[in-house]
Amino acid sequence: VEWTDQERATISSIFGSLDYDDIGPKALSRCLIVYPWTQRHFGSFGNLYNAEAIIGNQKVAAHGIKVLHGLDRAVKNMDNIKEIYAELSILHSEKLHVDPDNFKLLADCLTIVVAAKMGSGFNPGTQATFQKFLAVVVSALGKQYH
Ligand code: HEM
Repeated sequence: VEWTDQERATISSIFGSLDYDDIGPKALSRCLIVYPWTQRHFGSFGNLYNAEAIIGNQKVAAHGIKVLHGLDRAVKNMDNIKEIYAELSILHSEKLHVDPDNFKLLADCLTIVVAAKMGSGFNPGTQATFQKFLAVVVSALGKQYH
C-alpha cells in the first residue's frame, strides 16, 4: 500500500486528536448493538441484554479502549501494517474464532463514531483516507485466516 504525505498527515492528525476513552467504547458498543451476532464473542463481559446495558457495560468500554490502542500500532507503522498485525490476526482467528467479516463491521462503526465527533471536519477526503487506512487494517487482521 502506498501512502501520500497528505494521507499520512490526515491519519496522524485524526488519531492525534481522538479521545480514545470516548471513541473506543462508543465504536465497540455500536458494533455490538447494530450487529448483535458480534456479541457472541463477549459472553464473559456480563450484561449485554439491550442497548442501554451495552453502553453502560464497563467491560465493553474497557475493551473498546483496548481496540483503539491496538489501532495505534498501525498509525505508527503505516508501512508495515500487515506485519505488525500478524500475531493479532492469529489470535482472532485461531483462539477467538472471530469471523473476519466482523472486522469490517467494527471499522464501519468506528468511522461513524469518528465522523459524528469530527462533524464538518470529516470531509470526503478525510473519510476516504480514514477508510483506506481501516481497509488495510481489516485486510491485515484477516491475513492469517486459512
Ligand atoms: C479493527 C478491528 C479490531 C482490532 C484492532 C482488535 C484489536 C484487539 C486487541 C488489541 C485485543 C487484545 C489482544 C490481547 O489481549 O493481546 C483484542 C482482543 C479481542 N478481540 Fe479484537 N480487534 C478487532 C476486532 C474484533 C472484532 C470485530 C471482534 C468480535 C466481533 C473482536 C473480538 C475480540 C475478543 C473476543 C477479544 C478478547 C477479549 C477478552 O476476552 O479480553 N475483535 N482485539
